Amino acid sequence: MYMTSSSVGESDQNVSKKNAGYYAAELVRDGMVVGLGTGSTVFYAMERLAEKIRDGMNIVGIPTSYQAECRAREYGIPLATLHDYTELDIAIDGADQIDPKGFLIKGRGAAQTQERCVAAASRLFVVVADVSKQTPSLSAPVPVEVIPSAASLAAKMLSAMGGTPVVREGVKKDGPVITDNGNWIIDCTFAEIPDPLALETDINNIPGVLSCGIFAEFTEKSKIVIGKKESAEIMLF
Ligand SMILES: O=C(CO)[C@H](O)[C@H](O)COP(=O)(O)O
Repeated sequence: MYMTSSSVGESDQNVSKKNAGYYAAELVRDGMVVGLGTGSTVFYAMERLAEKIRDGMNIVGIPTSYQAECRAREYGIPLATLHDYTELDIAIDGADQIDPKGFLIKGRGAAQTQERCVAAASRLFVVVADVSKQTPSLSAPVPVEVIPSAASLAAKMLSAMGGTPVVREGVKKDGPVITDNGNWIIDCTFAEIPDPLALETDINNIPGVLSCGIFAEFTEKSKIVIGKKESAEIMLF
């Protein structure tokens, strides 16, 4: 169990995210190379890592997106890339849904391709999420990063797999969301996902697709930290 002091006015969900993020930061040791995921929960982990760096801890962070890179720079976390390190000690990343077997849907931040690369390179994959992310089964739309010229082909193949694909539109711009890699995101809804690992493999094999947001392949090296209002704890499965 790990508890943080919360500020007055913080929402229960933010306090839960902070508890998860701070717990994960305690798993990081001096000298480690640390994958830095994307999203508000990981940013709490970065906040705590920044405190530890100010207290003398040495780490190097590998960001998974421009958003993560910018936040890490604000916090003064030394950064490198996957060109510098192809083996990481630990990666800390968020999730949008977590099923009872520890399978995930990620990618609301459209960063799942770099998140997957960093997770693949890491010895330990630490997932941080508030309790609302735990679901009986995976049901959220699956984000799929695709090169723009292959979007219609990918959408057709996703439909053939039983999905309902929709190209994600920008909130602050007209037209499709453009990922950090210059691609599009298709959000694909499935009525059910009975075998997440098989669907992950099938989608990732579509020509032109870089990566989808189902993360089932890393479960064996995962630690899932669930943040609640009072504390954070490791999810058992
Ligand atoms: O997968 C992600 C980004 O691609 C995020 O980790 C996921 O969306 C969770 O975000 P948050 O911690 O803000 O709830």
